Amino acid sequence: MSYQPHLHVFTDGPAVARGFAEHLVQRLAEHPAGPFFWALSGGSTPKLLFSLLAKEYRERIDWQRIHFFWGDERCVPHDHPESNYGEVRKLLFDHVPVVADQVHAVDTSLEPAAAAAAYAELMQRLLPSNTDGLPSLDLNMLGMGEDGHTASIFPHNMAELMASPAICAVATHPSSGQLRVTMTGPVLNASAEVVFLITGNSKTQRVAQILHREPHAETFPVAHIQPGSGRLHWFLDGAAAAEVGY
Ligand SMILES: O=C(O)[C@H](O)[C@@H](O)[C@H](O)[C@H](O)COP(=O)(O)O
Repeated sequence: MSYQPHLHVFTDGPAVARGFAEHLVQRLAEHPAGPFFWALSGGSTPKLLFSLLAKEYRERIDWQRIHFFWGDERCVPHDHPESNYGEVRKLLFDHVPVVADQVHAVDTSLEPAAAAAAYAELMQRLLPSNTDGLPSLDLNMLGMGEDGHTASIFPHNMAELMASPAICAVATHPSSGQLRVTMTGPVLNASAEVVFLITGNSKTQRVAQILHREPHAETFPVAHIQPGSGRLHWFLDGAAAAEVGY
């Protein structure tokens, strides 16, 4: 399998955040007028980006155009410290003029299976479909865990979620057991563009294994995320890219 993302390597995490912010500005400028559908990732990596956007991009981005989604969400209340939505609200939405009705958080007040079904219905209702009838985001921003997971597609549930006919599914974190709602692999790959933000030396080996297409690279979910459009970008800092070698 040839896995060839467009690589963008920056010195450090803040530079990765700025590089992505400029990429976002460029995508919005290229995108025909009208709504722009952007799925956010959770975890710690994007926090620098959200803070930078709030601090320096308030005027440079037409926030009224953007509809926000989440590639995955923890099944906790929105004010819980582990909530991906809660993090973005604190770091970004409270500081820029987003349109509240265009912030599409997973309804974690529902039972997980019901929350996944409701989110799938919302995505089908709001998003354009690709040729396979799957909802297609303009930009799907993703992270990578040390085990090569992305969104909440982990090695243990990869076979199921990379082939799922569903749009969203309930996933269990392998160590904490925390339940999550996640977009499935086919939906991630239905995006017009996927951008990974990967930083830090804890990801160095995994990044190299996947990019060098080492034999067991295919056991990592990230290695299976490449949109049909071919628009796959990896934004890396020097630490994560330290063993990429090209
Ligand atoms: O809800 C989540 O945790 C994320 O969506 C998850 O897929 C994350 O992107 C990776 O685990 C990387 O997380 P870090 O950025 O914290 O390393």
